[in-house]
Amino acid sequence: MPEHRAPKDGLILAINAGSSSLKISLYRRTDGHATSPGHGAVELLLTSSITNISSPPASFTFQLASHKEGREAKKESVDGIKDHAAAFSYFLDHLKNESRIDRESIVHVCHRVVHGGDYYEPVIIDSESYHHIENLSDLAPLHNGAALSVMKSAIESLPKASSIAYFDTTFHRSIPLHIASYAINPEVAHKRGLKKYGFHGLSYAYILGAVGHYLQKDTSSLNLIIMHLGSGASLCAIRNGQSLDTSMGLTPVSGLPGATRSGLVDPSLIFHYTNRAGRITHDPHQAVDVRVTQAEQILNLESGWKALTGTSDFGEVVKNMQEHLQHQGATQGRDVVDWQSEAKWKLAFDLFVDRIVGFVGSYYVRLGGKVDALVFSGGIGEKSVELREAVVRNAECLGFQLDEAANAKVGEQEGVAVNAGKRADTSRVLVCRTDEQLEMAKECALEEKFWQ
Ligand SMILES: Nc1ncnc2c1ncn2[C@@H]1O[C@H](COP(=O)(O)OP(=O)(O)O)[C@@H](O)[C@H]1O
Ligand SMILES: CC(=O)OP(=O)(O)O
Ligand SMILES: [Mg+2]
Repeated sequence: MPEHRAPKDGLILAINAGSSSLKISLYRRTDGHATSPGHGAVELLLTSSITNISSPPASFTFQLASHKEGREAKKESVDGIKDHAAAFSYFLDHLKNESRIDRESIVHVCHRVVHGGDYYEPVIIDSESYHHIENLSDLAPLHNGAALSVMKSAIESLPKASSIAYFDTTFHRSIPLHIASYAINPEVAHKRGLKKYGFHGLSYAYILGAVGHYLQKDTSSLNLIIMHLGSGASLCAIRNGQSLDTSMGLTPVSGLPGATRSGLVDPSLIFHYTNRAGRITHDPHQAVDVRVTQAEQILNLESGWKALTGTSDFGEVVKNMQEHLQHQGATQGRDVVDWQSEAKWKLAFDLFVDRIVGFVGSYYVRLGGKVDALVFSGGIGEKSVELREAVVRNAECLGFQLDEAANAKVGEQEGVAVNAGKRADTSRVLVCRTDEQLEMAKECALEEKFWQ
């Protein structure tokens, strides 16, 4: 940590290294009277994102908060960005050219780190914490290495700022032992840390706060089923404001399928898929030299929508499915839907809905049927009218009801949490625009020890 005192109104750069994207926001710490709703302790100065990092060309956006109403975000397609470190340096160049913000006034850089292992508190990056995160890279092969490469670059390019890691796993610390444990030899499990950790925790923490605010309820009394559906997708059952269960496990590959991830499969499937499952492979797409086996490569990078349809963009899956509606039902009675067949779009869509609904049912029971809201979030959850409709229709027997008009207009509505359901009393259906960067920045701004 740099030796100087952090000015109370210093700048916080918050960086979210997702599996296929880098999302960055810059904030100023305030005295608690922020101008934008939901921000509290910080004021937003700018946002930027680099998406499609793993399937170039990447797409770059940059928007100053002061220009939000007056000017469209700058958007461009960039060929050269192939990893998260390159994406971050592209952002830094833009910061210099496109804004009057002095890099030197950045006091803290918050990094979303997906796997924290047994680290549960945010930690300033030094050689010990860096190596702790590095040692966990094998357990989050699409994430920790990418976050570390950005940290390295931040430490070099912003030497006056301290880098602080915020962990996805922290939020799930409350999962009871019998839910977090796998039915394997407990000694091996303990020695090797083999248990359910759960991820997307910064997102769930943010959504919990935002939904509490929207429903005007204390978060400690909220029961929610939240879906974070993006390139990586998971659900979380929240009981009395705490994570009770979540669909990802030891690693982010478990639970729901994702852009390139298989989600839950029979654990022995992989040995029937390939007889080289245990061999180490070196994936050229990895940001740092992460050791992954062929098995991990297949399940993390060669599965999901990409494997089923050829695209890792779920928006494309939905669009194509609608264009080929005549193939509806074509998957029934068939053993194989080959990727050249137009029926593949509907297969991918239906498969995703099926897995989501399976978890919703399970979590509804776990919460004893007392659910304040079913909440959609993440790129797919926030943008896909069709996916929300399909999930809610399948969950009608649990009391959830869609308001078609409200669902169709979610994108036009202001606010962090938005209604998409019919029932205004219990079992609401909401959409929440999640913001992991803001969650980190708020936590950072409120942590006095970082500002002394
Ligand atoms: N209109 C849309 N309909 C369905 N899915 C969409 C739409 N727009 C974007 N998406 C999906 O959202 C994903 C990005 O979600 P996001 O949560 O931002 O990703 P990440 O996991 O990288 O943080 C895209 O890969 C795409 O699959
Ligand atoms: C944990 C995880 O899968 O994150 P993301 O969706 O950002 O890739
Ligand atoms: Mg994400």
